[in-house]
Parts: sequence; C-alpha cells; structure tokens
Amino acid sequence: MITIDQGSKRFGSIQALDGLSLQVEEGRITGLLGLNGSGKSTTLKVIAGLLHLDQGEIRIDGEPPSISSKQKIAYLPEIDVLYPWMTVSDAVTYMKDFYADWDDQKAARLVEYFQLSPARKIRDLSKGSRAKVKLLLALSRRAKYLLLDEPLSGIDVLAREDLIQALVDDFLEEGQSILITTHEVKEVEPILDDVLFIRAGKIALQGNLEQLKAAKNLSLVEIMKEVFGGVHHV
Ligand SMILES: Nc1ncnc2c1ncn2[C@@H]1O[C@H](COP(=O)(O)OP(=O)(O)OP(=O)(O)O)[C@@H](O)[C@H]1O
Repeated sequence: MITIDQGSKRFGSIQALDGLSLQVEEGRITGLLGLNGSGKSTTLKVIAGLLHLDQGEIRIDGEPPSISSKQKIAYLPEIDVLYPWMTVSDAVTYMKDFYADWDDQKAARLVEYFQLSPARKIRDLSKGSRAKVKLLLALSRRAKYLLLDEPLSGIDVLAREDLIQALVDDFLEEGQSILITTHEVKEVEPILDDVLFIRAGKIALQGNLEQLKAAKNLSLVEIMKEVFGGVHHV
C-alpha cells in the first residue's frame, strides 16, 4: 500500500500540496482526479521519489522512499525531455539495462499492439505515438505500482477506450496496482476500482467508486461536479 499522511509541497509562493493524505491499495486501479493545477502530477512525482515533501510522510509498503521502493514503482517517463534523439528500440534497450524487472516479451507485444516502428526516432513521432511509447516503457516493467500521468493525452479519441481496456485485460499483471491521473474521465471510468478527488492540494473525497456511486446515487461525473463545485471540464 502507498500512503501519504499530511503531505505538503510548495513551489515558491504556490502551495501545490496542502496537507494531502491518501491511500493507494494494492492490486487496484485508482484514479487521481482533479482540476488543472490541483496537485495531481506533484503527487505522482512525490510517490515516484522525484520530488520530496516539505512536510508530511510518505510510505511505500510501510517504508519511506528509498532505492528499493523506487524499484517497485514504474512512472510514465518524460521521454520527450529525456531521450528525444533515441529510436523506439534504443529506448527499450535503455530501459531494459536500467530495470531488472523489465519484461522483454511484453515490450515486444506492446510495440506490435501500438504499431510502433522500432527504428523511428522519438522526436520524429506524432504526439499520440510518443504517448504510446511512454505507456510501453511503463507497462513493460513488472513493477508493483504503475504511476500513469495523463497516459491518454495525445491519443485519439477512438483509440482511447480500446487502449485503456487492453491495458487492463492484456498487459496488467496479477497484483499490479495503477495510480492514474486523467482528464479523460469517461474513458477511464470502466477500469477504475477506487477514486481520489484532489482539490487545491488536498484530497476532497476518496473511496471505492461503485460504493460512492451507490451511496450518493450519482454517476462519476455527477460526483465530480458535486466535489468540484459544478465545474464540468476536469
Ligand atoms: N516545478 C514547479 N515549479 C513551480 N510550480 C510548480 C511546479 N510544479 C507544479 N507547480 C505548480 O503546482 C501546482 C500543482 O501542479 P500540478 O502539476 O501538480 O497540477 P495538476 O493537477 O497535475 O495539473 P494539470 O491537470 O494541469 O496537469 C500548480 O499551480 C503548478 O503550477
């Protein structure tokens, strides 16, 4: 389980996380949902160990972030910034050398599923294909926790629902957990077990999605309107 207790993070005058407490359960798919600038990416970066909290505690399976906890976490890499000059195949080799839990067969299946050309340079790919390479690089690790920050961004609307379902049916291993941030709420809803609603750096509501919907007798989008004050576009 991943827990954050009263986590705060400030960037200059901006309080990105403001006493945020959450739990991400094992073997479940959890959606971290919120408006622009509410702290979703910051939360994922804190869990990935790329940012440190100013205050509060984070525990990954009971341990503070460390080299060994980082091995349990696959974070959708910023490939556009990290290695634009690499080909798709170079990026796969690079990740394979870096991570002991790399699954070569799954990487090959994903290259085929996404119809990626291994010899193409990342910087020359379309935005959608770059998004697919990012997903490929995260999903090809047998990491316990997969952190997916806006994985559908740039992927066309027709491909999104198929992709998200394939992700769960064909590429997720038993016991793996996903924490996903997205604005594509309707596309992702069918795969979500749990939801965390984040507002101004705090969790406004969290729980099992089906139980929340039943308790409130509302759809996910209606719950979001309630939590975020009637704002439709999240
Ligand atoms: N490196 C940084 N330096 C300065 N401010 C930052 C930095 N990273 C994030 N912020 C600010 O912290 C706040 C939270 O940002 P964050 O990226 O976590 O939000 P988000 O919920 O992921 O937003 P979006 O949905 O727009 O991607 C925002 O006001 C953002 O401008």
